[in-house]
Amino acid sequence: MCPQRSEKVIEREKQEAMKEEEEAKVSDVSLKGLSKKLEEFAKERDWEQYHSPRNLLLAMVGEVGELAEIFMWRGEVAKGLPNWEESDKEHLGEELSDVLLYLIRLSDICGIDLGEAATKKMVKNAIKYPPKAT
Ligand SMILES: Nc1ccn([C@H]2C[C@H](O)[C@@H](COP(=O)(O)OP(=O)(O)OP(=O)(O)O)O2)c(=O)n1
Repeated sequence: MCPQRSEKVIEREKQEAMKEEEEAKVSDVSLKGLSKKLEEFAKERDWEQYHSPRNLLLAMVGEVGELAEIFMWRGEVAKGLPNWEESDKEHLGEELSDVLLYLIRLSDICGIDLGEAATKKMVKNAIKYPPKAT
C-alpha cells in the first residue's frame, strides 16, 4: 500500500470513529446495539472461547472492585461529583462502562434479553413498592 493511500485510510478510520462517537452522544445507545458490538469484538479477537458465563461474571465482579476503588477513602461524595478532577470523572466513566459491558455480555451469553428482563423487573418493583398516595 502506498504511503499516501495509507494516510487516506487512517484519516477515513478517524472520521468514522469520530462519527460513531458523535452518534453515541446524540442518540440513545441501545442494549441490543452494545450487545452486538461486544459479540463482534469477541469474534474479531477469537475471544469467544473465554466468554463463558463464569468468566464473564468474575470479570464483571473484578470491574466492580475497580469501580469501588475510585470511591475508596474519599468519604461521602456530593451528587454530580462537583469537586472531582475531570480525569477522575473520566476514569469513573470507564469503570462504569466496563461493568455495564460485562453485564450485557454475560446476559447475552446466558440467553437473557436484558432490556426485556429489566423492564419486567421494574413492573414487578412498582407492584411491590406502590407510589406514595397524594
Ligand atoms: N477477555 C476480555 C477482556 C477484555 N474485554 C473488554 C471488556 C471490558 O470493557 C474491557 C476490560 O479490559 P481490561 O481487562 O484491560 O480492564 P481495564 O480496561 O479496566 O484495564 P485495567 O484493569 O488495566 O485498569 O475490555 C473483553 O470483552 N473480554
